[in-house]
Amino acid sequence: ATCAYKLRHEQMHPLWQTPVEAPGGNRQSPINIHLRDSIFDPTLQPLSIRYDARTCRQIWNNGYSFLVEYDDSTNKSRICGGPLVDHYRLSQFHFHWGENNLWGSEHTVDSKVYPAELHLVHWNAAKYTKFEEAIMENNGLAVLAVFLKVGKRHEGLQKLVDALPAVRHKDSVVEFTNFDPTCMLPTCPDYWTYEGSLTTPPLTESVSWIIKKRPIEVSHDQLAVFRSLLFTSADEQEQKSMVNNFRPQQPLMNRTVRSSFS
Ligand SMILES: NS(=O)(=O)c1ccc(C(=O)N2CCN(Cc3ccccc3)C2)cc1
Ligand SMILES: [Zn+2]
Repeated sequence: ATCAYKLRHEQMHPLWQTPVEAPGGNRQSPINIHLRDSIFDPTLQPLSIRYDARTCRQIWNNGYSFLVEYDDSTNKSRICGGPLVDHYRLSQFHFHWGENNLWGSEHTVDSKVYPAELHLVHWNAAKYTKFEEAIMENNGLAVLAVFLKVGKRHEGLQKLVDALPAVRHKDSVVEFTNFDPTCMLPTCPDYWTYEGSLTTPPLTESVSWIIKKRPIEVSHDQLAVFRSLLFTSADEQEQKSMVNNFRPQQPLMNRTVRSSFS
């Protein structure tokens, strides 16, 4: 495990080789969830998640991950409840993964790392009028994170996997519709939550993190298609495979991770 841990750091994405410290950051993400230090909070509500497949619009490769983007001009796809005071509209989801099945997730649980992590990104539509505004505010975003482990094939994910070759290069976009992300959520309602930041620039400390306890299973071959994507655009001569697109873990500082389960 330690050698994998060391290896993982040596394969760090160039974006992170020089430690990118957010100026005065005291609530940065990702973190290790240390179970012994997490606190069961009986006042945490169940999460209320409503996604409408008809709001799904496109997939694009932004040169760091691939994003599936949703129409966020209405509240059709939104989450509320859990640790959240307001309702948050689904803007996009994306993943972080490694070059192999030994590492890839951004968050870890008692230092256990998963091969990939899904982020469903939502913004506070009760307080702000658009994503770009919410991203700068301390209660602006809610990101629902789900760990991926390698196991049986995920039937619902295959539609997404089949679309990836069309967005192999940075800045490629294709229409992608009628995809309900509910199929990628574990049935178990248990989650951890803490206040953190974006894990990519601008690293703003605007995120309420909600991390599902149970992972979902995807097949080795499905994850291999993620790694067939490229960081580089079609006109660059050096094609770099899109792997290890996770940020190094950040200090907890004086934060507490709460759990919705005892
Ligand atoms: N890994 S994560 O879940 O923390 C996450 C990462 C990136 C994003 C995201 O959509 N953007 C980050 C900045 N980007 C462009 C941008 C927009 C406004 C201002 C400045 C820059 C958009 C959302 C969640
Ligand atoms: Zn992310």
